[in-house]
Amino acid sequence: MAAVWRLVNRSAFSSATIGHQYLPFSSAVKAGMRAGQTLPERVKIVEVGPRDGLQNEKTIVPTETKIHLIDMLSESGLSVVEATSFVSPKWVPQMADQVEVLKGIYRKPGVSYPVLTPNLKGFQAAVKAGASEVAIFGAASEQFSKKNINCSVDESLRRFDEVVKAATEAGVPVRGYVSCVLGCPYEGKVRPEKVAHVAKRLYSMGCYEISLGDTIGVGTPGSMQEMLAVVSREVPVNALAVHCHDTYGQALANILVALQMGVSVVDSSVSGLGGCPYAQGASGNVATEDLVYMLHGLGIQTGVDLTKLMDAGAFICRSLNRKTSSKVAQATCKL
Ligand SMILES: CC(C)(COP(=O)([O-])OP(=O)([O-])OC[C@H]1O[C@@H](n2cnc3c(N)ncnc32)[C@H](O)[C@@H]1OP(=O)([O-])[O-])[C@@H](O)C(=O)NCCC(=O)NCCSC(=O)C[C@@](C)(O)CC(=O)[O-]
Repeated sequence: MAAVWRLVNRSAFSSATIGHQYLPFSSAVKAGMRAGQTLPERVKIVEVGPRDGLQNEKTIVPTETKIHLIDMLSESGLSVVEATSFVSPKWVPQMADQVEVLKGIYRKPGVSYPVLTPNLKGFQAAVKAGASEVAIFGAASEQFSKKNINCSVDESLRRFDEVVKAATEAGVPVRGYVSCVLGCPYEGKVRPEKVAHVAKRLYSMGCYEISLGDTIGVGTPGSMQEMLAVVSREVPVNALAVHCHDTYGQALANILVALQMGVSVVDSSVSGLGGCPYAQGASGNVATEDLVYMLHGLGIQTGVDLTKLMDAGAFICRSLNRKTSSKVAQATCKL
């Protein structure tokens, strides 16, 4: 198909044009993509920018900025915006205003605002502050677990079990993360069987969804495929999500492979913000703008208005005095 790739200046964009004017999207392309591959009709994007994106910022971001960012993100049509973490302020000082953030945001109907809770203490504080969904976060690597949450993988699973039991009693849904699914900053290669083991345990406990994190962004489409093939034997693929950091520029390619394998939930961070404080050198998540652009180009629905999303990205980059990592935002001058 002859795609028309034109240079258009920023004023030419509107919510109707971004992601349509540029994209070689036609029913022929869509049909071609779908002929031999089963891409989902719709993808749920879990926006993790306000938490994963900001947790690594050295300078404390004002609470009002975080609240405004979350409100702009929910306004853009995202149905899940991870808001903050109920972790120790000694470990992650940037998240110390979690209660104020949670109380300050506008709760848009239909939008979920999960928060991270590493243990019962965090869960209880989160519920008290009004959290209606939480996430527990384990790892497929012993050393990462120790550095990140100061306990072994087995001990973390014991703590998570307590959280899930309390959450079930309180009627609070729990999402589970597994970090280091394609590599660990301390141990190197991680076996897919180890990932499958932790993912299965979290799923069996009662997590409704398991997000598989390429924490340091070292995966490739090949390793993603290999890992997902093993994990999806233990956890149904419709309960899996992928969470790809873009350190080596492989995130979108890895996500595409995951979509082709039946995954329909993808985590991302506005402007590609982020990194993990306990994974040195890891860059941010795949930029939500770039993810949305790719998905819309494939004819996959997200419910997200790319123009509004880019406004949120421009806002947080201005606030942090930072250049966006989103290629789409760079290309359309929304810096
Ligand atoms: C898990 C702990 C708390 C263990 O930390 P610890 O020091 O082992 O905990 P402890 O039970 O020994 O308690 C020590 C102190 O922490 C307090 N404490 C204990 N729990 C809490 C809590 N929930 N909230 C607030 N305070 C807490 C506790 O009350 C006590 O206070 P003190 O008596 O000294 O004043 C700590 O290691 C921690 O907070 N880690 C946070 C790590 C983190 O947030 N990492 C980033 C998120 S994970 C990630 O980014 C990866 C992901 C999810 O995005 C996916 C991917 O990319 O792979």
